[in-house]
Amino acid sequence: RKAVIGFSRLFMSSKLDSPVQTQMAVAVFKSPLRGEYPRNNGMEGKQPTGMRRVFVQTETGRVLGMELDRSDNAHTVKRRLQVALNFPVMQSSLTFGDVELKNDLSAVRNDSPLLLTRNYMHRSSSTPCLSPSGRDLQQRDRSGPIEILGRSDSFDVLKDVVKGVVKAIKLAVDPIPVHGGLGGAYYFRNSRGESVAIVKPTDEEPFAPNNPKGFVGKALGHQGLKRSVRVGETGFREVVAYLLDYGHFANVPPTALVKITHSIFNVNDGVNGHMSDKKNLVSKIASFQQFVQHDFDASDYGTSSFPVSAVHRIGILDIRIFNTDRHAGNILVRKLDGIGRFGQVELIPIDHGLCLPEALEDPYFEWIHWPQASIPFSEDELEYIGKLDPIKDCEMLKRELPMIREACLRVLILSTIFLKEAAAFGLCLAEIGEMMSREFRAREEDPSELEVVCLEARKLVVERELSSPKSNMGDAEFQFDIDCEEPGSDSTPKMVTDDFMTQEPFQFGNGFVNSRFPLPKLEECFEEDLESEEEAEQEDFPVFKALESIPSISKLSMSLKDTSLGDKSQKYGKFSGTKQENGHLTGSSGNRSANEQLPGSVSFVKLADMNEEELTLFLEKFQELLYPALAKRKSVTLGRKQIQRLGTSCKF
Ligand SMILES: Nc1ncnc2c1ncn2[C@@H]1O[C@H](COP(=O)(O)OP(=O)(O)OP(=O)(O)O)[C@@H](O)[C@H]1O
Repeated sequence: RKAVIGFSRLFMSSKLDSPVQTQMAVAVFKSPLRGEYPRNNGMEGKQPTGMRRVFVQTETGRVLGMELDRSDNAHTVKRRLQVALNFPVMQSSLTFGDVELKNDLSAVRNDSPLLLTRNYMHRSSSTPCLSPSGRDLQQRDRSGPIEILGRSDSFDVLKDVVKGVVKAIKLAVDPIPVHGGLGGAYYFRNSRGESVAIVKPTDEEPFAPNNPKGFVGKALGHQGLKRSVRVGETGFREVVAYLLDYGHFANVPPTALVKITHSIFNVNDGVNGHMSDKKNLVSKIASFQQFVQHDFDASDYGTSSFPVSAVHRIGILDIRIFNTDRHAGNILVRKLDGIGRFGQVELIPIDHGLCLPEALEDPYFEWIHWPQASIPFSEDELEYIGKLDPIKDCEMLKRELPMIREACLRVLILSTIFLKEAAAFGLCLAEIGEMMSREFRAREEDPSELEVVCLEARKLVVERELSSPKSNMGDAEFQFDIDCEEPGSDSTPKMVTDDFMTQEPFQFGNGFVNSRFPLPKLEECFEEDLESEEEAEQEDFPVFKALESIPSISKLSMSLKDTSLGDKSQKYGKFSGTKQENGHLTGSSGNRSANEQLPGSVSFVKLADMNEEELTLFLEKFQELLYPALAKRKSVTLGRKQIQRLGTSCKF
């Protein structure tokens, strides 16, 4: 039986044959984004042709809505922003997801959020910047109190909720701050005072400038709570989970990205991160999710009563979106009343802000040890999985959330391929989850089985590149390896960076593997502005174990071992103020600065640094190598079952 599903099966709906299918998988990233909305989107009559509305967010979270016309370019937009913000912004960068807007704005879609960041090499993230008074901004921004960003039909169900909330705001029914969690969140109510939506502003996320719970210290766009999820980018991920939950399969509550204005929101005083007492109207970009009545969350309720299908459906979603935060508190439980339904419950998955990391991470799946996860998938579930099409998913996400980063889409493609292959091979949810999860041994992380397959596939890609005639060129890049081997030299790899963007020296292990290939700037850089070289050296670095299996770079990794880069003991030592429970960061009282509290998870596999050709080859090799890995996992499970049977049949 040919158990490896080829791309022809994977992308059946696209009627593609390998290797063209793989090329199509990556071609999705190439299609240009046109800024204007198509004519049939219901926008006719609302905006003149060529006009677009965008929402510019400053690093400190302030938001300004503005109209762009066809003649606008990045320069004219900055000039207008300078006037509106009353602040010099000409040296700042205007970014839109991965794209820095240098001049042409055709990539910018209607209703897009843009980020305005300063271009300084060294700066303190706590320095106030671009913080005009709320009143100034409000006077210049004529958009309504709540504007849904995006035109997908999927958001229609939220329109009445939005209307109800706007009405309540006008009647002075105030939202209620949510006390749990690390980020700022608010229950917005209808005019009867009932909670109807939970709103989480992107600049109030953990470590974001306006976090109301003291977890501050990072600017928007910098590395966040999870290494591969930037501060300010959890909001659109909440929407991703909802948009990908076709047919309401997993029960993700309707969620949209909004621009929302209210005085309840938190604004910290820029210098110390203290909460400001003044309560002005302030606009935020936020996720807006329908409030769902519930009785418990999964940490308070006996999980044995959870329906198998509900657990499977949430698990299938979590695998697809590579959820790194499915702890029990993120599954709400509602008791179903009614005749014949005694004891029955419905599960509602929430909080998807840490899905689709920009590189593979250690996911967290609370359900992994629940008995339901070991029950084979039903026919319906297998059919749903079989129909998943990651190319279409990416196209849809690019259309609805144009700021989404390509790195995230690549993770989506990889995890969807993995899910489809594994389910078709006969693996159950628990086995698939286990293959994605890392093992911790003596406080060190080993790459997951999935990551090992990826590392091997990357190795084959590198070997192919080295053996191709092209490999004799690129001397400049080759120099990189040589430089790193010289004794006493700075072995921290430096990559091409923008003026103010400094490549994180603890960059992903596999980033080095690919040092021969030209690296796209924005995709490569976590825009971490390290305040000083000293601080850079104090950062935690990845375990270079993965590199050692790759002969061409083994020398580099060995030399790194002798430096602080290779000292694993440093990796965890500095996080004494924080502990991770069940993969969930719990805050400690006292010092809550981001630099001390960020957990030091390792990134073994990164996908963003491959060009299209390499990605195509990588995905092909990945699929080839997956089959033996799946077979191995199956045999491990069978072995375990035999031991268990033996254990129960043996009477001592
Ligand atoms: N759609 C929803 N309907 C009802 N209640 C919700 C909804 N979403 C979240 N909540 C409630 O709000 C609380 C905080 O939400 P959530 O966990 O999403 O925020 P968070 O700040 O990201 O939290 P954490 O730091 O724990 O990840 C949840 O524990 C839950 O009780």
